[in-house]
Amino acid sequence: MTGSSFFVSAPGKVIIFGEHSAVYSKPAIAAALSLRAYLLVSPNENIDEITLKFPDINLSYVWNKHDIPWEEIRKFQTFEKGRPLPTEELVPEIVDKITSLLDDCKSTTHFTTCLSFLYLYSHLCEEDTPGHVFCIRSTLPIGAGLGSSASTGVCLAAALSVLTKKIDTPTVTINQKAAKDENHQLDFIDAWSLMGEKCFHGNPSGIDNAVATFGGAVMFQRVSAPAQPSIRTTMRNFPSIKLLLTNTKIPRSTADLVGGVAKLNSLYPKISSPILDAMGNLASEAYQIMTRPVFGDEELKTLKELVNINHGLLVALGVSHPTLEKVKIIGDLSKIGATKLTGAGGGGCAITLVDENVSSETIQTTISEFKKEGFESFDTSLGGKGVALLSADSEDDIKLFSVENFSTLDGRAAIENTIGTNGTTKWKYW
Ligand SMILES: Nc1ncnc2c1ncn2[C@@H]1O[C@H](COP(=O)(O)OP(=O)(O)OP(=O)(O)O)[C@@H](O)[C@H]1O
Ligand SMILES: C[C@@](O)(CCO)CC(=O)[O-]
Ligand SMILES: [Mg+2]
Repeated sequence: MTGSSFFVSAPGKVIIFGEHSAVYSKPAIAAALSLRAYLLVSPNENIDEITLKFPDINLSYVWNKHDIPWEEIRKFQTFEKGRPLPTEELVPEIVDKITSLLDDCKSTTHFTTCLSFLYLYSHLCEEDTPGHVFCIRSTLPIGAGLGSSASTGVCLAAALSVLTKKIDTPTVTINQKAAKDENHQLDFIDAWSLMGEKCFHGNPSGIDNAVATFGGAVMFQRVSAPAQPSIRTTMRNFPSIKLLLTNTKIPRSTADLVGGVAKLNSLYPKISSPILDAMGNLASEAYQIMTRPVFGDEELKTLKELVNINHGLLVALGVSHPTLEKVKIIGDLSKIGATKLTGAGGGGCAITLVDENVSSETIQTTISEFKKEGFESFDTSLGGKGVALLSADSEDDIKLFSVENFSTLDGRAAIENTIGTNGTTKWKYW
């Protein structure tokens, strides 16, 4: 696909049950969101230059592709049938080489974002790959528990794989996309996006990038034995539960929160182990309920109980935040349903499983109360499609594919209306 511009998009996710315990190989349940990241890849005027324009996080960098230590990196890389193989862990020597290109990074966020990009670029591209401009925009809140890092990593892994023909371009529209269990192209994107997530936060379970790659809803379990793939069970008849998503807007870093739980685990293993076990059992119980042929009042009642228990266990692990507790208190007092934090916690988002019989007025009043606290509630839907590609097929698309236009789109609605995957058959799926 060299020579022409193209877009790649991947969804964010909501973890319904099992954040943090997923890192410790317990089962967890998550679903893709309708909010997504969009990456525009456009040929650079100077083919020696690789340009990153990530306006959502005020990031703008240019590297000369010949400055990447290609030979050093290749020494540590393994290939299978001509395709690079991801490793168990990040290769420290490669991280070290890439870090030498990042002296002028202004913040930890910029450093990890550039590291993630260059790690994927130096493995998936070659020195003679023509330089491109990479511009990402997201309709997801960033660093808020909805998998913005994973959707970014999936977009990058897919785009770089397409650019260098490591995978084929997709041909199937949303209406033709059929669920199938074997998909080597998606497996390749998933495996490399996990390497991107490792750059973002060290020890990811892989659940976020799996959902961003495959879409839909899954029960996911990391396998603790080395070199074993995670277990991903697609939940095809995911019940249509009403979910309210509320962002406290408190910034936090997934890396720090995952690190905090690891510390607790090493200090008090006998206390944290049963908590993590309980979370895993809870996700398994929820799976049984969510996959029953009929999902009625009884099932919703049990699921709400499990949501409340899961939140309590996450509090015990130290990953809540006073503002998340405020969302929970307001939600509980308004009797709209059951609320828990979602994602890494420490701020960011909470989900409320809304009761079927709650009136829309009560929901609106509760949303107004959240607003008074400075929180934002989202209207979004679950079970969205996974990673997708859009290429220019007419003269009209030229303006749409301009980096200048895309990078300056103002806000979520402008991005959705201009390039959104909803209601269009232009996007193609693997
Ligand atoms: N639109 C974007 N542009 C550039 N970088 C992004 C974008 N979205 C996410 N990122 C990267 O992901 C980081 C946030 O990832 P982090 O894992 O901390 O939170 P999250 O993925 O939103 O939440 P969680 O991991 O709990 O689901 C940002 O600091 C940035 O490095
Ligand atoms: C906190 C965590 O469980 C979910 C972050 O969305 C981390 C992970 O599973 O990689
Ligand atoms: Mg993340």
